[in-house]
Amino acid sequence: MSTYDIVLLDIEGTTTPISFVRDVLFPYVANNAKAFLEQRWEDPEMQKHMRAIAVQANKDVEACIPEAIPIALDSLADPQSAEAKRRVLANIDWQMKADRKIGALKGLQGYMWRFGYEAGQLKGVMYPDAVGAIKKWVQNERKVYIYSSGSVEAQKLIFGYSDHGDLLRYISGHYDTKIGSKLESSSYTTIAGDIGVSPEHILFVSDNIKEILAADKAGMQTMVSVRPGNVPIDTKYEYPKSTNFTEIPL
Ligand SMILES: CSCCC(=O)C(=O)COP(=O)(O)O
Ligand SMILES: [Mg+2]
Repeated sequence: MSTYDIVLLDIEGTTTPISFVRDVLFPYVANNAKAFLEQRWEDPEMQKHMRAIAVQANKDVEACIPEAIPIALDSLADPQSAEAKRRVLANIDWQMKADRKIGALKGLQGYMWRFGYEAGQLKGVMYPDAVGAIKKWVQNERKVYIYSSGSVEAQKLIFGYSDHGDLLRYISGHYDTKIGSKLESSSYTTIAGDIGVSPEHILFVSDNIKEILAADKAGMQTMVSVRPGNVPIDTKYEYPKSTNFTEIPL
């Protein structure tokens, strides 16, 4: 591995156990979605997220995705529309069950988690060695950025309300799928351009081999995160792997 100036980190399966996302964050949304719709239907931010869900749902219907349920955009303006609420809830439900990494769903999740973190019901779980490595990188003048399918808001919450305190001061910037899919090499090229370095000066760490392949294609250095509960990586891939980030050479 060559030296690098920038570290670009995935979250789920990398800085944070998959179990926290699956067993705590996602159930928070599933269990509270109905109450959020009832209580916050007219909140402009909630309306923005529901419109995004509706636009995506209508695209999914056009793309003949079998689970997709159309949502008329003007039905969202009516706070009494039980049918619109039922359709939004059904869309959230199937997308969550499929763990879709779709911007509209991720935006709504981040918005809902904000209330959970602010109320002290949620605390972001970090692997201690990931926190140690992030601090060490920053002390050694490396910059740390995040690239996750979770929305930028969700990323700031998990680091800001972490079980290791507020870690946001260690993070130089955040990217979500607004910049592009994590499976496309062009997204990594765009991120490198946005940071202002060439891709080979960036080390990207992720649990997802398809993301590693895309970042590698863009010319980034890569490290596969191997954590309990992560999807095992086929042995045919010879990328460097790490089970403990304090071992990653500076
Ligand atoms: C940002 S915390 C929420 C995690 C999440 O919703 C998610 O999809 C994580 O995906 P990642 O790209 O970090 O594996
Ligand atoms: Mg991940």
